[in-house]
Amino acid sequence: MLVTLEGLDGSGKTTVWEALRERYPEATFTREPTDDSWYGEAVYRSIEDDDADPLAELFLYTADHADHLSRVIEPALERDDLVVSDRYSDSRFAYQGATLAAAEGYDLADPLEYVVDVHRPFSVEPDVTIYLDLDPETAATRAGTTNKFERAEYLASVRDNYERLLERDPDRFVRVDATQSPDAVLEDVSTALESAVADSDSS
Ligand SMILES: Nc1ncnc2c1ncn2[C@@H]1O[C@H](COP(=O)(O)OP(=O)(O)OP(=O)(O)O)[C@@H](O)[C@H]1O
Ligand SMILES: Cc1cn([C@H]2C[C@H](O)[C@@H](COP(=O)(O)O)O2)c(=O)[nH]c1=O
Repeated sequence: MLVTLEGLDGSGKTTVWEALRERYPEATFTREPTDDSWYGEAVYRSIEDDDADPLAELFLYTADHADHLSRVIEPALERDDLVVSDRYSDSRFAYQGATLAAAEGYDLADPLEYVVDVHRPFSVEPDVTIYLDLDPETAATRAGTTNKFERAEYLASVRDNYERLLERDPDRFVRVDATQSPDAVLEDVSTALESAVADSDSS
């Protein structure tokens, strides 16, 4: 079963992911951008480049995703592992959808749908996506505003895109209030995860 953690920068995904890793030692824990491939390295270079071309950046992230799928995710799912990924394709739909919407020179009717369509032929949809919901101002403050994505104004449009994704796929997403204390967030995430695992065991 593939479970993904999504949310704005600073929403607490990595904090939760690290705690879950201790609770589920048998599971496969992974992340995007990847931190063990040259594709991931290229993505991190692009994150630090304020002038990166938006379309080139989308395809760097997507290349990293394709490699992540074939190298990590699909083999783990074939072994029937529980797979927990800190960010996955919804990050691209929300973030690169927002970046392309703000960019000049692209004639895209709906940038979010464009990014979804790029993934459709090859990607694997998560079984459950836990969305850590946080306002953009708190998210930017927690994240430290260290790169171009960690700015409240940009994160507001990313959050709008996440809302669209939740609306179009309510059965896949579980919303967790990320303004709560770290312990309360972890509790809600654990409840959602346990129920997803129980459902998948009984089906
Ligand atoms: N529920 C919480 N309440 C307050 N602070 C939190 C909470 N969860 C995490 N933090 C703090 O917020 C900061 C960002 O947390 P974390 O790295 O887990 O977020 P993230 O969603 O993984 O961010 P990014 O996407 O930027 O990597 C850290 O300093 C962390 O200690
Ligand atoms: C996977 C992915 C990530 N991003 C952005 C979101 C963050 O600002 C950075 C790095 O992610 P991290 O969780 O903070 O390490 O990249 C993105 O724009 N699109 C994506 O697909």
